[in-house]
Amino acid sequence: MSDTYPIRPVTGEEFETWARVVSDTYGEDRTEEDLAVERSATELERTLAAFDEGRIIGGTAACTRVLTVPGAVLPTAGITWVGVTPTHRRRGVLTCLMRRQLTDLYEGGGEPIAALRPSEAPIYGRYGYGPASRGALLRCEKRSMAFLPGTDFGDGRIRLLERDEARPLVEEVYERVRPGAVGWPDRPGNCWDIRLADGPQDRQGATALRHAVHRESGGRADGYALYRIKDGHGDGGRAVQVVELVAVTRRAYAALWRFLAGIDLVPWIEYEGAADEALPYLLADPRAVRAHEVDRLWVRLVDVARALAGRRYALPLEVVLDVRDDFCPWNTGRLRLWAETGTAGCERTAAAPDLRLTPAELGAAFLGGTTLETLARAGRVEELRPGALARASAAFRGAGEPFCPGGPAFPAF
Ligand SMILES: CC(=O)SCCNC(=O)CCNC(=O)[C@H](O)C(C)(C)COP(=O)(O)OP(=O)(O)OC[C@H]1O[C@@H](n2cnc3c(N)ncnc32)[C@H](O)[C@@H]1OP(=O)(O)O
Repeated sequence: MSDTYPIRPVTGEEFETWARVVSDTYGEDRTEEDLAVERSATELERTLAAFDEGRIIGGTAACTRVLTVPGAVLPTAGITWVGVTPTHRRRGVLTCLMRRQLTDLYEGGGEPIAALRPSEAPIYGRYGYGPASRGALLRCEKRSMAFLPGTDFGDGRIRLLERDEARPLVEEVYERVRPGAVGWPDRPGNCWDIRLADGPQDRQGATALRHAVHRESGGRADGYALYRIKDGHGDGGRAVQVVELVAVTRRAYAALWRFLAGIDLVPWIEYEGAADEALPYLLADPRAVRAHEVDRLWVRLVDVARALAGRRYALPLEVVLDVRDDFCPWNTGRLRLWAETGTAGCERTAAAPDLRLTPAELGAAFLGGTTLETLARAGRVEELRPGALARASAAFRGAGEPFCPGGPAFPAF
């Protein structure tokens, strides 16, 4: 297949055509301005294009990122720009692109994990990605949002700032939270330009972006909410559309939600939060927050041994994994994973296996959200030594639900 459709990175001259072919598969048009921003964010040597008779028919790209994982911050290939033109779908082009991308990563000694946010959930499991973090689409009717008596809102202050004034404060707050927040990627290069972009296509009919910054009483910024007001044509009312809310302290978190709930003339709030978002527990009526769960970050262990040794575990652990990886055969074999407080290792072994599974299950459990026990109940993890599953499942589990901030419209990478 890769002979039928040769695959290679694109050159600077080819970037625009490549970007238009891929963005067209999302049903989007790109302006010259969009392409210039995207060009500056794209590492050309990490792009791939598939060609048919010299024409680009599909592509993908990897971004050099780090991701917070349980107990560590791990180099991660952020996978993006995935698309195959409609004239060439279902001929295996994506499969070839994915195989080449993962092989390049492994052989180049690159990041031990890859992560992406799929447009559709059935696409990436076959390539060994597993659903590792979830988001919750929250919708709250503001008149039902009575805060519990005694809620500590602190004595900080919230100010609405212009973008240029808000930006350094927002970036600083994000960076204070990120290293301890599992599932959060770094935002190098022009990621913040994209996050704070406010053109008509970013607004999608809503107002300009508002930047509410919370400062603690000492004056240091410790929280922010980025939001728009969305018109409610036909769907029951106008809404405060929170596109990102980050708080260093619980007081800043509570104060920002009280602020948002207090915006007049807008009866609803919408927000994509974490699967274990604290907001409902601030309220006398937690049902005022209606949640619809969605899968978000999918993780692929490119090099299973390096990846498993790269995170930390909730309990001391000693387990032999029998890994079968049909898509990336270098991972197939038995691995002994051990963990103690603050350290972990993983190496090949000939010992009898305790659990049998594939990288898709390890990817799903990697951030500590999806549990191995849940996957075993679905028949996807086989326990070969009694007791091994419960122990490994508990050790992989994180303190909270992993979350990838940014909301549905913001690319993770
Ligand atoms: C991280 C991101 O960027 S996510 C964005 C992904 N891109 C898009 O959604 C854009 C629109 N879609 C597309 O461009 C294409 O349909 C792609 C990229 C999803 C798939 O490309 P294709 O070249 O058609 O995939 P390919 O032929 O390799 O398919 C491999 C298998 O996946 C299946 N598959 C591919 N896409 C889908 C899908 N959307 N839903 C369900 N199954 C799918 C195929 O049926 C095939 O199954 P089989 O092996 O059992 O026959």
